This record gives sequence, structure tokens and C-alpha cells, in this order.
Amino acid sequence: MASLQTQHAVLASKAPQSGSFFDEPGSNVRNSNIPSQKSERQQEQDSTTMSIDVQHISKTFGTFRALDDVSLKINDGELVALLGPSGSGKTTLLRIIAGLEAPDPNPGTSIRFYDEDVSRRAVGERQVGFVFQHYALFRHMTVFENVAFGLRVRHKSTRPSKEEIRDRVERLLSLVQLAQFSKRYPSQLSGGQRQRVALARALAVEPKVLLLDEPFGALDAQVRKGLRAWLRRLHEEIHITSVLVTHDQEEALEVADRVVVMNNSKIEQEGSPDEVFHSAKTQFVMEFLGQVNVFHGRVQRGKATLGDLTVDYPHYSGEHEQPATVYMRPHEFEIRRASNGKPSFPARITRTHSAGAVARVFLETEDAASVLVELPLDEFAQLALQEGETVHLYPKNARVFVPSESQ
Ligand SMILES: Nc1ncnc2c1ncn2[C@@H]1O[C@H](COP(=O)(O)OP(=O)(O)OP(=O)(O)O)[C@@H](O)[C@H]1O
Repeated sequence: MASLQTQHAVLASKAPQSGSFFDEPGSNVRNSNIPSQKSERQQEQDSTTMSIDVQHISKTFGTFRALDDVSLKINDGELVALLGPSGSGKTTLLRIIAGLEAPDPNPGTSIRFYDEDVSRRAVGERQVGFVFQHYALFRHMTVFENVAFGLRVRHKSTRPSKEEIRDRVERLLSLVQLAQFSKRYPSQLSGGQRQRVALARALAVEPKVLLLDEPFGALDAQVRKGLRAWLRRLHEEIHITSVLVTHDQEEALEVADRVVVMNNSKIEQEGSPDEVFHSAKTQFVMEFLGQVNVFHGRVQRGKATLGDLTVDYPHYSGEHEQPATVYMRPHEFEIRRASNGKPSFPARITRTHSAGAVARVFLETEDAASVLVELPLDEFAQLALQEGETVHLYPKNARVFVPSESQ
């Protein structure tokens, strides 16, 4: 292939897509512009109460703009993940929702909880529950006392009775599966157990919304995975409107009902995990969510060209050739030994790795560009691919971005 270059963003992969752009003449390679059908869940959400509605939020620290006119609506009972790289503004947005930080005082800026303007309400009045990455539990208090704390310190007029507090704490501890640890001190718990206590403590005061800022960020990968699944199950049980800040795309895609991708102080894209993963609207989202092979091609007169491969690209019908970036996910290739006449390109296998859920095949094109392909293990075994051999790569799907259009 002529002028083929690749680079990899190292992130996780998902199940294969069914699109077959290269086999179907006239198909549209620009996935991102295909209007997506609203899922039943989305339609349901549209008709539910909006519990958090922030509009036109900007935040400047000195001369640095940490948030740039961000608007976001979160439905009642929804779990939304704010996902983005470090410094993209996720925590700042969360802190503004909480009332820990004030937005720049611009006309049009508003923060509403359940239709009530809370912009002027202090953090203590907003009824939010927090769990942070390093949510220090009180070391001198038992698990039970930690969870009960928020209720015990309430003013007499709103404080529940001793029995009510005991009942509520016991219920919460069984909800977070720590009932048997109620008498332990934080130092006698694992990191994951401590975060579950922190969550029970946040829920004890019956907040209207739950704000989670990298709650599992300090824990090791295995524990994080377990807690992720646990948090999702918990959310399904209690359905409290929740905002989860994370820079871990796997975590966001697995746990959230809706993912809000942030970049450079703005919301880059929001949608269901499927939408943001499969229909990235920008190159940033495409690269941030999932592993990608990146190729540099061209568009001209309604066609996108990548070496010998050509696909329809109706978004640009100009005569003037424009550079384009073409993305293909590792699972979006078929590998064959012999050409079947369909558009493909040859590549040499440099390494294979099959000790995992899928086999990973590392290849090099004629231009010495590297490509990563993922195959189901049975297909990999059937092909009996050998390092050093040259095979044909058949792309099954691709997304084309013309920088001037997509940015
Ligand atoms: N109090 C502050 N004073 C000055 N700059 C700040 C302050 N708080 C945040 N910032 C800056 O604003 C930007 C956004 O910060 P924020 O914490 O919201 O990012 P983030 O997306 O949550 O990142 P991370 O994942 O690293 O926590 C960063 O560049 C940060 O340095």
C-alpha cells in the first residue's frame, strides 16, 4: 500500500462490529455521520425527570480556562460517567455540581437539581453524597460509626432516633456487603472494602445525587474490575442519580448508562457506551475509546483512498485532494492467505500472541507500518498463522475523518 502509516492508542477492545464497508459498493465509511436510532432506554430517559441540569458552565483559574461553556443534563436515576484524560475538566465540573467550586458568573449559567436552581446553595444544602479516590474514613471509628457519622451529627430536629440510625446503617452495610465488618476499624479493611464503606457513608444521609470522583483510582486493576461490576449492580438496586468521574474508558463503558467524553475543557461527545464506542464523532473520541490502527489516506470527488483501497465518501465531493485519517479497530480485519479479489493489502506477520481472550496478530505492511489485528481464538487456531509469513488483510470497517471537517 502506498503511504500507509499507523500508530496505536493502547486501550481496550470490544466485540466485533458487523459493518462491511469494503465489500459493499456505495456504502458510507463515515460511521460518525450516520444518525443513530434512539435506543428504547434513551427514549425512556428522555421522558423521565431531569435531576441535574447544568447550563453554560465556564470556569477560569487565573488565565486558564478549565471549563469552556459546558452544558449537561442528567436524568433521574441515571449513572453518567465523565470520561476524559487528565486535566480535561472532569473534576472541576463535578465540584461545580457539588457546590465545592463556583462557576464563572456568566449570564445564562445555571445549575439545577430536580428543577430547582441550586446555584446559590452551599455544598451542605445541595444534598449530595461524595466518594473520592482518597476518601479518608475516620481512623478512630469503626465501620459502623463511620457510616452512622453523618446522621449522628445532624441537628436534633432532623436527627433520626438511635434505633433508626442502627437500622439504616445495618441495611447500608449489607447493601455494600460489609455487614460482618461493622465492628472493624478502617486499618483492618482492604482498600476496596474501605471504598465500599465510603460509599455506604455517602448514602447514609440519603443524598439526592451521588458524586464519585475516581472512587477506585487508588486500587489495583483486579480489585477495580470487581468493584466496577459491584457498583453497577448496586446502582441497579438503588437507582440514585450518580456522576462518576474516571479516566478509565473500560470503567466508563462498563458501568455507566451514558458516557460524557471530555477533552480540553469541553464535552467532546456524549451518548450510550455503544454510541460513543461505535460511532465516535471526533478523532479524539475514536482514539480515546478503544484501540485503533490509524492510517493516513486521501479524500477527493466523493471517494476516500487508502493505498489500493477505495471507498465512497460522499461528505467531500471537492476536486481538491484532502488528507484524511482512516481508523480501523483491531477486530475489524479478516486475515486470509490468498487474495479473494476483494480490496485488501498485504502485510507480514511479525508476532502473534494468543494467551488471552482473543489472539493478537502484529503485522507490518509493505511500507513498514505496523498493524494490530485481533482474531477470535478458534479462527486464529484454524488459520495456523506463522510469524514471518505474508497474508492479506481485509478491512471490514473503517471510519474516515477529514481533519478540517471533524475538528
Ligand atoms: N484550584 C485550581 N487552581 C488552578 N488550576 C486548577 C485548579 N483546579 C483545577 N485546575 C486546572 O484545571 C484543569 C482541569 O482540572 P480537573 O481536575 O478538572 O481535570 P480532570 O479532568 O479531573 O483531571 P484528573 O483526571 O487529572 O483529575 C487542570 O489543568 C488543572 O490543573
